[in-house]
Amino acid sequence: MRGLVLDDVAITLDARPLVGPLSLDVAPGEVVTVMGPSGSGKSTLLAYVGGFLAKAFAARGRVLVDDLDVTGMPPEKRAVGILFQDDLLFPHLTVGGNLAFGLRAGVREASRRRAIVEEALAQAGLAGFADRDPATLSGGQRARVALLRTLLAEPRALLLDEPFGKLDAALRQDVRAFVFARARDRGLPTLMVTHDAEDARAAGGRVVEVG
Ligand SMILES: Nc1ncnc2c1ncn2[C@@H]1O[C@H](COP(=O)(O)OP(=O)(O)OP(=O)(O)O)[C@@H](O)[C@H]1O
Repeated sequence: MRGLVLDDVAITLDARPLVGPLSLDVAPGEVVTVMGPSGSGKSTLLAYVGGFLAKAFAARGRVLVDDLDVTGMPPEKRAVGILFQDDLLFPHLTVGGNLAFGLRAGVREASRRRAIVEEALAQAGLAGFADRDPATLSGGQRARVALLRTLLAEPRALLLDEPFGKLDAALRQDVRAFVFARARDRGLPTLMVTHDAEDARAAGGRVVEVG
């Protein structure tokens, strides 16, 4: 099936069960929320799906993206995009430079890269921001640029780890709507970790409890 599939995933830490066993199908465009107490393994689960689980953990189970079994693959081969709360933009690059960094390597020609970056900014209401220093952006603008950077790599699934955690309530609503709309437009199956019940409600999909 198209989408993101977790098949009988179980993660242990020091031989003690931490997450799962968990099986879950996330449909294209669906946002499934992962909730649970602090330390219950929410970020660890995302790390497993993204392919960057720390060595301290052991895991079993499979991860499939659009029917492709990515379980043994390194993160860069999985086509899974990730957005963290602390997604810092590179301070030594312009906004456009940050976005070009996310652009997949297949697009080589400089003018084409520039055009893609400018189109992405325009669609996000940030036309003309390409040459700005990231330090001059508001928190909401930075969050949008971080999401655009993730999306320019053309992922086939999206992982969100407390992506709105640092934004105040009004901005949070705004950025959240932006992120969910992009996930839906692109038909990206999305797993979102949050502590915030309002985030879960806004996602409108299923909630999976861990821990
Ligand atoms: N690299 C690591 N090595 C060893 N243990 C780790 C490592 N990273 C996390 N842990 C431990 O694994 C457990 C799960 O951590 P994780 O970050 O997945 O929880 P979480 O549910 O995301 O928590 P929070 O809601 O506080 O972010 C915790 O006990 C944590 O201390």
